[in-house]
Amino acid sequence: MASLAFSSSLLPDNSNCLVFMTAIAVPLLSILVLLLLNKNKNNKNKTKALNLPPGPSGWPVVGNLFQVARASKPFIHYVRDLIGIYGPIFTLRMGARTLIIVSSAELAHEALIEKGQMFASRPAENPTRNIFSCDKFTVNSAVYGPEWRSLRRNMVSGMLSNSRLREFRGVRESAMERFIQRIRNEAEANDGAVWVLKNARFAVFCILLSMCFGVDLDEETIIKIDQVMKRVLITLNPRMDDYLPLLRPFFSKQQKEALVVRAEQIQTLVPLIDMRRQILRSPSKDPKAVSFSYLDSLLDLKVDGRKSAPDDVELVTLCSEFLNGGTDTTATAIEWAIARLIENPLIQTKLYQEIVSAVGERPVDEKDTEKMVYLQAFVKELLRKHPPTFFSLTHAAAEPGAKLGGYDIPMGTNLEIYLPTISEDPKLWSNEGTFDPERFLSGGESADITGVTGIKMIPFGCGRRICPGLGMGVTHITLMVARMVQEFEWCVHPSQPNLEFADKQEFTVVMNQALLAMVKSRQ
Ligand code: HEM
Repeated sequence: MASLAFSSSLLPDNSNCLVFMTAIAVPLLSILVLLLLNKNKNNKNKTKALNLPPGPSGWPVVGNLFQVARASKPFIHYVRDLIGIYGPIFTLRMGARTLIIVSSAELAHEALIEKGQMFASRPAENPTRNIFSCDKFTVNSAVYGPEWRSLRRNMVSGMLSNSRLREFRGVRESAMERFIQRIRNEAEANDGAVWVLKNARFAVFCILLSMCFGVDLDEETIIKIDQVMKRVLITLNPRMDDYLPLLRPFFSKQQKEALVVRAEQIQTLVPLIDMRRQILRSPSKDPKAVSFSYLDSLLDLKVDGRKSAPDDVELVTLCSEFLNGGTDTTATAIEWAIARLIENPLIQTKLYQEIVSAVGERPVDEKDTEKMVYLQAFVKELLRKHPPTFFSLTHAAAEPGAKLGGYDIPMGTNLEIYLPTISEDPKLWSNEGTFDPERFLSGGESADITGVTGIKMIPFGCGRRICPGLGMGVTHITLMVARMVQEFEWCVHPSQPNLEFADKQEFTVVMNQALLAMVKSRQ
């Protein structure tokens, strides 16, 4: 899906949609509609018996594509309108794809917990995504089965378990030092002004690179790798032919470009894999290299149902998944966090006081943050009010005959869980629209972020496919917020006097206007 960088489905980005629709697609599609009316009639007969959730009526063949393209608002906002009309479960037909969108805690619970096994799979990928995922050989895209289980088990025990996470404390601490220094340098060069998302993104990317490849890289190389990874994400954005495969011949140029980007990704990451292999052969070669990396766990990995360990191209894919999963999601949360601190100086002061009374002058570390109740409440409220992605990754029924909310969910349809309506449901939350960390403090509200004891907010999804990076994501967000507040006072920049909390969909749901903040050093 478009919302999470590495995801498997195809949620649209309407701006591309609209340009394409008006320029080429309308005349072309009119012909196709006529040609395919007959075929569609047959399909309709086949699906007549199905009791699908309600939804806007669409055209033959293209379904609701025109409505979505002409909605003149981002898909994440258009969906909210449709929820108002059709309720917590509805159907959208996007050409050849059928999307079923679920937006309430009850239905999310039914899909992901009660019928967790039934809806634990992923739908088919488009050809571009198949290239980048090595035919669904990643944790996030694999269909529910032995291959997924092997890959996921390895990612969790190999890298994301609490004990592994602790081993990388040193990496995070030195990354935090560099992060703070970068902010200081940028502020000094720009009269105190700092771009928040860009800096947070870079800091997280550095940590993940080090955890992933276990090699020490200079800044220039990191920037180059980051640029390639961004090009990959852009290439994975859904295209019109993903919904209307008949249009594929018109997209051969884009398909060739995708292959070029894939080759570039392989050329960029394979040298890092080779570097790590050399370090493992003779550890004294790079004294700065960490003792363990995610890549190490993949090199000889036995995957159920496969005869051999992943080859280099598959390693590139699996490592890219690791980098993509945790970078934009975490950095997005940091941008919203700083915006909320600028908007609420009192919250910022409370955070600062908690840090100072816990650690005094020395840099706050992640062990300290575990005891900081106000900081924990702030991070939880942040993820409630600003889930970094509005949709979980796309789920799909693993078997025929699946039902949800009493409706049929045929195999092959995309089951999308819309997250913000859950964490802002007035039936579940008091003053749901207000940003207020205090709600989680003693005697106030509570929420299990994993969804195990009940669903009220699930920014990491829940059930079998819950984000395996939950612990790492929360650790990174908490530590970064703590360090940023300890070192600097964050204030409004004169060019953005009226901080707006409008959002837009990029790889994640970021601030509509990228946040430029003023910092004052506290030292
Ligand atoms: C704030 C940070 C993060 C957020 C908000 C987030 C959110 C999510 C969400 C909503 C899902 C979809 C769950 C579902 O399909 O129901 C997911 C899946 C996933 N995430 Fe994260 N994530 C974050 C950090 C990370 C990190 C740090 C990593 C790894 C380095 C990671 C790796 C993954 C993977 C591999 C999956 C697919 C799981 C599967 O299909 O079994 N994420 N994440």
